[in-house]
Amino acid sequence: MLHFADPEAYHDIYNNRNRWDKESRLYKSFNEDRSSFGFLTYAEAKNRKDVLGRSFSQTAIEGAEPLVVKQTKALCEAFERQTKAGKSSDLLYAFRCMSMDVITTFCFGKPIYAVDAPGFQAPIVMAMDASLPVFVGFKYSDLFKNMILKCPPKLSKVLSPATSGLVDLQQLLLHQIDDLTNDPEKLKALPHNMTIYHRLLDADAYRDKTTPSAGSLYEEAQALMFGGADTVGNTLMVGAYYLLQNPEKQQTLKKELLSIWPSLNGPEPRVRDLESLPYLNAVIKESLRLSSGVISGLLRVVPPTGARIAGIDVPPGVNLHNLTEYILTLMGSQTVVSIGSTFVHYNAAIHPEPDKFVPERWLESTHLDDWLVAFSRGPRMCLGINLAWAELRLGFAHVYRKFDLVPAHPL
Ligand code: HEM
Repeated sequence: MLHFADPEAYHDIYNNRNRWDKESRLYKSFNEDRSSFGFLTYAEAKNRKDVLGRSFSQTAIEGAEPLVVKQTKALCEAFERQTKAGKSSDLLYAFRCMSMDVITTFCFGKPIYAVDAPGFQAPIVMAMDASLPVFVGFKYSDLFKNMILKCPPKLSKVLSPATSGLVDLQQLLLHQIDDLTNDPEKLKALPHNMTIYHRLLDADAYRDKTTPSAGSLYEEAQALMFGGADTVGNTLMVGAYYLLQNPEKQQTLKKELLSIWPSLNGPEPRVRDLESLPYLNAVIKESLRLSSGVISGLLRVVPPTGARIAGIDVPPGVNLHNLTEYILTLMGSQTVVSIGSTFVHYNAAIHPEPDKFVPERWLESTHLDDWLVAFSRGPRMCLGINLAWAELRLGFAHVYRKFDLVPAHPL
């Protein structure tokens, strides 16, 4: 297993020419094997992403904008209630509640109103946090994984009360999927027709006219929940942290927002209007850079032809002159490669003074975008990038236009 530090390696590993498999031990540990995220091979992932990708296209997300606006406003109303009650708000959980509300409403047609939970301590968001350490165990022991996953929900809630919010949402999704696969007519009863099920249960959308099994749909729903909620929430929180530390940058952002949204009683800007605000977009890019998206290496298997990465020839896992390695080949050994996004985002040659929050760096150079890799690159890059950008633009715009944030405690 090779981990690279040279940023050039990022584009050598993750690019549209490469159709490399994801590495199995890491990716199987999430138990989402039959989802766009969990499929190991390019072909399986493409098959699914060709269908599901239409739910997340630029046009689809424009259509979903009113839903995202509604959740963003619900967050601002919750902030107002906290302020009126003389309470501070925990921004990490507040933003995660909002992004979770977007996913459950848009993807599943099942709003859960997480932002309305007292102190933003929504059971699902707290439970997702509490459930994360278990995945490390899943990576190294199938026995442990099966034991936990096959545990009846009631018992699992007794054994691990901290994760019961997750069990509840999983049960809700399982029942929904069961209902919809048994009777697709029930799709019509969902509050809108943009859910992932409208797309995934349409047999005509597939080359072989076969829709995914209920198990695969459930794993897809899980993948979207885990992939789409924390990531957006964390980026909003990291941005807030730095804007609180740099009040003058918060004011620059507000001034720009005021220029297109002078009165809160007047017309609200659409996402399309926000796309043209240079400072807002620079703040978002800088927040994505510093939060880095997924920070661990995204493991890929070097193909049988080998690869050249950051100027180094990397063989596909074997050196036939070496007996031990030859035996390992017979056992299916592989060369696995990766580079974590932080090695790009915190590289001082690309981003001078990388630990500093400097949105201005994105205004000075457009080629810098090549070195923003929070959503990864290539055929396995983020499926939800358009939704994420819409949430980030609306989230930053509404929050900083409506409020002047100050830290409740010294930062
Ligand atoms: C700031 C927000 C986000 C960031 C930084 C982010 C980042 C990433 C990254 C780095 C990957 C590659 C993972 C890998 O190679 O294993 C990825 C994949 C993925 N993301 Fe996102 N993501 C974000 C938001 C979202 C949203 C909102 C959704 C959908 C609701 C989503 C759905 C997915 C899916 C389905 C994949 C798997 C794609 C594949 O394996 O081919 N993400 N994301």
